[in-house]
Amino acid sequence: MVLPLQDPSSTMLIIGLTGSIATGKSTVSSLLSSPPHSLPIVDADVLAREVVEPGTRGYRAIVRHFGPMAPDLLLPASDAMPENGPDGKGRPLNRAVLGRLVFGDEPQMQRNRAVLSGIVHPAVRLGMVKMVAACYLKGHWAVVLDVPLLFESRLDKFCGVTMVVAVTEPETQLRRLMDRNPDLSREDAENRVKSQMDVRLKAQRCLYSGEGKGVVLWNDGSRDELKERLDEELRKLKGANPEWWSWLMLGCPPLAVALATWRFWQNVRAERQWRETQEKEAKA
Ligand SMILES: CC(C)(COP(=O)(O)OP(=O)(O)OC[C@H]1O[C@@H](n2cnc3c(N)ncnc32)[C@H](O)[C@@H]1O)[C@@H](O)C(=O)NCCC(=O)NCCS
Ligand SMILES: Nc1ncnc2c1ncn2[C@@H]1O[C@H](COP(=O)(O)OP(=O)(O)OP(=O)(O)O)[C@@H](O)[C@H]1O
Repeated sequence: MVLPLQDPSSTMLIIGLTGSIATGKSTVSSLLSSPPHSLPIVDADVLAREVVEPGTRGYRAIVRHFGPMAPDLLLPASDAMPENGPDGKGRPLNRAVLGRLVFGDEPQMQRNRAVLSGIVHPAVRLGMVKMVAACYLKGHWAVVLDVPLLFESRLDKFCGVTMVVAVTEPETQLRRLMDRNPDLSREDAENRVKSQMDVRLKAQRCLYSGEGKGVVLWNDGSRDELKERLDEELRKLKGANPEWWSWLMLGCPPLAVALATWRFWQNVRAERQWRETQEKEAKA
């Protein structure tokens, strides 16, 4: 009988995948979405782009707030780009310009980042809930939430497992970022790194969740090494969360809700303890 081995708090397993900029989340996410894992991915960066497309409420709020600070906030009009945008809803945002307003550790940048997050994040969360519900209804045993700011936006509370992709050397992160985005100067790249919680701290936070609930994938080596480590972790997770369990939960929604609530509460407690530990360490 497999039931006693089953983690009793699991319904459909929500794997919260995070890291910091250019530490390898997308690399892991594409491995998870490909065979043999073939897991559905909910990508916060993709949703964050969709909710600020011309014509959306997010787009209008951004133009209203940031437009007066940056005359070049929208892509320039040209032969290929009509004044009112390709579909008459306005020209798309110039993401590099907006990035320069929000990435950095100066107080003004931090304020701008908070405003942008306040516009984008609620819409992203709504999109995520819809996609996760669709995965649940399809009977998937697990779904991956690929969220760069998983801990910062406290979405980790909704996850059965958090997975952090991290590197030990800040220089590795910076080099990979500049290789991938050659348009960024070293200063731009450093500002982007500084705008996020340190990935080593995210790794500590992840491990704090305890055995089987927090997985850190160190990505200092080759892509093959990363894949091997990921495959091994997935084997363990799948063993603890078999597919039949998801179908059982789908057949009994009240039980699924009760178990999800219990898991949520466990995560809230773990998060509170983590914050208290951090505060004590900061005072010491
Ligand atoms: C500022 C924007 C326009 C820059 O766009 P750009 O195409 O240059 O970068 P992209 O969106 O691909 O983001 C790259 C990485 O930057 C990091 N990042 C993005 N937004 C933030 C933020 N508010 N705080 C810290 N890091 C962030 C993430 O690691 C992300 O993966 C864009 O990042 C944005 O709209 N950010 C706000 C929305 C957000 O918080 N997205 C993160 C997931 S919800
Ligand atoms: N083990 C590795 N060895 C060498 N290069 C790698 C390795 N892992 C990832 N990379 C490269 O580093 C860059 C950043 O990786 P990736 O895009 O997966 O990071 P990310 O965490 O998703 O970044 P972002 O937060 O900006 O979306 C990519 O160009 C990727 O191909």
